[in-house]
Amino acid sequence: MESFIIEGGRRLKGTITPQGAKNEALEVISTTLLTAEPVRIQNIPDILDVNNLIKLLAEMGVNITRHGQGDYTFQADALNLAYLDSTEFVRKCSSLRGSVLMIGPLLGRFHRATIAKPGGDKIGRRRLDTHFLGFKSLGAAFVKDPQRDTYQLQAEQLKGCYMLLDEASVTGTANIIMAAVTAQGTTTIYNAACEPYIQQLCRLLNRMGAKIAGVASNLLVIEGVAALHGATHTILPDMIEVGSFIGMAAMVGDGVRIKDVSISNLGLTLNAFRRLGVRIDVDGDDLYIPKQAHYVVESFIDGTIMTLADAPWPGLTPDLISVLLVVATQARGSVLIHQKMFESRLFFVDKLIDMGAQIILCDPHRAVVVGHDHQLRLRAGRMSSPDIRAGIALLIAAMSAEGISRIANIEQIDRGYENIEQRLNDLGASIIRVND
Ligand SMILES: CC(=O)N[C@H]1[C@@H](OP(=O)(O)OP(=O)(O)OC[C@H]2O[C@@H](n3ccc(=O)[nH]c3=O)[C@H](O)[C@@H]2O)O[C@H](CO)[C@@H](O)[C@@H]1O
Ligand SMILES: C=C(OP(=O)(O)O)C(=O)O
Repeated sequence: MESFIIEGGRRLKGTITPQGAKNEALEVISTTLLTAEPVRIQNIPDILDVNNLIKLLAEMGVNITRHGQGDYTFQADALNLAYLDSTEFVRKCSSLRGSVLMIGPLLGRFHRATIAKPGGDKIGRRRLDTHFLGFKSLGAAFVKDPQRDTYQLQAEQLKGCYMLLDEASVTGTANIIMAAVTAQGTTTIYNAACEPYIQQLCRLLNRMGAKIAGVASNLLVIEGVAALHGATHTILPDMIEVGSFIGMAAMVGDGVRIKDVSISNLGLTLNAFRRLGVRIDVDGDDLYIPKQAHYVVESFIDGTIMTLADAPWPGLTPDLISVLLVVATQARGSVLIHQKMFESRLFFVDKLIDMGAQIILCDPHRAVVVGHDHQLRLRAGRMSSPDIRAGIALLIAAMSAEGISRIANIEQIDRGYENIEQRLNDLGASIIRVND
């Protein structure tokens, strides 16, 4: 186990480039299981979750060649399907949420899949009903094996159909798409999730020979094809990392440029920070966040208190709510932060309250933040990172605080942020990784 020791009060200045998107990487890497031909993927982030998925694929028999930083070819031409029944496989899947994304491709290509209860953030209940209902609609049978805590899925031939998803689940939609591309006939998915991660997955699949129409909308029409072939793909910048850097630049920046962010794929991210009063200049495909002595929270047009709430895409992503909340602690004004999707993602605010932030946790989903307007700095503290996004939010809080903080359980941060202490130290932060 490792911790970060952070000296607060250091100002960040300079240029930082976002890594490739974690959630897209997990999808497109899983999709390489759908063909025996090579699939080359570039801009893969060097982060724990992705590296664990790559290791898992290698153990399943996928031939993996690394050409350079973030540049890999995957060839699933000799899979060891027996490994999927092993206890080792089940144990590894349960430490990695992304492992759930292998079910769709395995079911699509090999007509069976064993899947363990996946790991990932402990941010409330994370049901998989949408995935399973989708597979069931395509004709798969599934049984739970309570002793091994696994699900077995089987289908002789998946058959296309119309389905209206019970919720726009991101990984659920990805999984159903990956199962449906080689199903017999046409599959129509309504209420499909349509994050850039899903759009990119569909674009790669179409390059592999799939026939998916409606990309970027919540109505996808997939005409099944007999088989897929190899292709190449480049992962988009991680919009959550971009948002996290905007948050840092607002709280402790002396002028930070975020390079090559793919602005057209950021959705409401810039809008949300601007509503907190953060100034963001757009320069080509870069963002520049100047030093700001104050940032003032907007009110709604009718004069009522600002609310920032997550929603399925193209709504505000839930993965930036924790960062927005910490930025609000130093704004001028008050804001209601409403995390609608997850049940326990806001509990980390008790740590910010210990550091001196003015926050009222109204219930598990809603927190009112009354900003200090930089009149009062947060106090350094000792804390532990409960999940990936709370982890980065606490890191931002610690960078802004007076004194030396310690954050334990930084494995949570490493799940999604590549070499984060080095990249931030290059901008002027003081973050040291230590063994516990
Ligand atoms: C590996 C990966 O890609 N993880 C992302 C993916 O997780 P994941 O795909 O697991 O998340 P889902 O989209 O399935 O659902 C997330 C949560 O939101 C709820 N929900 C979802 C849709 C909806 O219309 N209404 C609703 O309330 C679900 O019940 C669940 O509690 O999407 C989440 C939601 O953007 C992100 O936080 C995760 O970073
Ligand atoms: C919730 C997240 O990740 P995961 O779905 O992998 O747990 C996240 O990236 O914020």
